[in-house]
Parts: sequence; C-alpha cells; structure tokens
Amino acid sequence: MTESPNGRLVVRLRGATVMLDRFPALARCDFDAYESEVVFVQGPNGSGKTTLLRLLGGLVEAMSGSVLVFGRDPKAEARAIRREVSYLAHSYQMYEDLSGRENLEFFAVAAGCDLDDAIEWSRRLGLATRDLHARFRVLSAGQRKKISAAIALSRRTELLLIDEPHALLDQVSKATLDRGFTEAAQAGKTVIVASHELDRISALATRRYRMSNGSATLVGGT
Ligand SMILES: Nc1ncnc2c1ncn2[C@@H]1O[C@H](COP(=O)(O)OP(=O)(O)OP(=O)(O)O)[C@@H](O)[C@H]1O
Repeated sequence: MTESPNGRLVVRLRGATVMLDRFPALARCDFDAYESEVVFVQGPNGSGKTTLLRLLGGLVEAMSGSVLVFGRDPKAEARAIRREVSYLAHSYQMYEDLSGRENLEFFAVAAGCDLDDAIEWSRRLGLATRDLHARFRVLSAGQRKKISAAIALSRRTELLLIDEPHALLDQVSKATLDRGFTEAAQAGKTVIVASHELDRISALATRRYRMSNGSATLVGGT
C-alpha cells in the first residue's frame, strides 16, 4: 500500500467502469480512501453508491480502469478481498430459525467476527438478552439490522463497507452506530459509508464524495 501525507492508501480507483446488464452503474469513477478515515459517499438513488461498495468488496468486477484494494486487484483476488473486507449490505443473510445470538456465533466462525465484540455491539445498539435469544424471524426490521451491524462492526477487518446503515434504526441506535464508525477509524480502520443522511455522516466524515451517474466527485477536503 502507498504511503501519503494522509497515511496509507487503502483504496484507489482510477477510471473504474462497471457494467451491469449493459448499463454503466459506475462510469470512469475515481475514488481514494486512506487508513483511519470515515469516507462518506452521498448521492441520489441510482447514482452508483452500492455498486461502488460492491466493487470494493470484490462482488462485482470493473470492465475497465484500475481498482486497488490494499494494493491488490479485487478482480484477481476476489476471494481473498472478501475475507479482508467487512461489507454491511442492507442486511446479512441470516438463519431465520436460529436466534440472533446463534447467528452471531455462526458468523464468528464463518466470517471471523469476534463473538464477544459482536455481543457487546448488539447490546450497545440496544438489543436485550430476550432479543438475542428470540428466533431471528420474529425480530423487528430494526432489530434484524442491529444484528447485521454488530457482525459488521466486530469483524477483524481493516476495511468496512457500510451501505445505508441508518435505515430502519431509531435515533439512539443511529448515534451509537456513528460512534462505532469513529471508533473504528480511530483504531486505524477505513470506514466507507454510503448514506442519504447527509447531516449525520458529514459530521463524522474525514472525506466526502458525491456520486452522480456512476462517477464520484470529491467534496472539499483533500
Ligand atoms: N443488476 C443490475 N442490472 C442492471 N442495472 C443495475 C443492476 N444493479 C444496479 N443497476 C443500476 O445501476 C445504477 C446504480 O445502482 P446502485 O444500486 O449502485 O445505486 P445507489 O446509488 O446505491 O442507489 P440507492 O440510493 O437507491 O441505493 C442504477 O441505475 C441501477 O438501476
């Protein structure tokens, strides 16, 4: 990874184009993220935010341009990158007949999250013991989201890709989650958050991009 005045470069896109069903969901996109940053990605529906996160997570490929994550090409090393990146999509695919806690135990093994941290995060996000022991399928939408967020925040990865984290959450939980992003960045991780909650994320972001028609423009900053 490259060193710069901002620290270690973790993500670097230059002219990255992703075609989805012949549509340029990302179009010549430039994007950088460094260690210890919370990078905010804003933009209207359909502007390419999720596609950007999926590209960085090795879930879709660029047809042109260059993509480096930890100095490596996620296209060539998709499996390795997926292990090293924590990606909170709208929610994780959970086992509906297992309890929230059992799901956390499963992900601790399958995705390398720290079980104690995951339980601690679920409590910080307001889940009671009763919620953790209920079957996943009876949990409310917000409670389900909290289990997913606890997994994402407790994975031992240096890069967190977070898509619309605030949707479905109450105000207190949104603030708790935001503190989690800041704490992760202070611990040296890179957190890239796509959100429509401009005021909330702008307050904690160290770098902001605005997406439009598949391209990203740096807003202010370096
Ligand atoms: N599988 C697909 N096939 C064709 N087009 C797709 C596919 N997935 C996404 N797109 C298109 O790519 C564009 C970018 O989608 P993307 O999900 O990245 O947007 P977004 O900025 O995350 O939107 P939102 O704010 O609504 O979540 C959209 O125009 C969408 O219709």
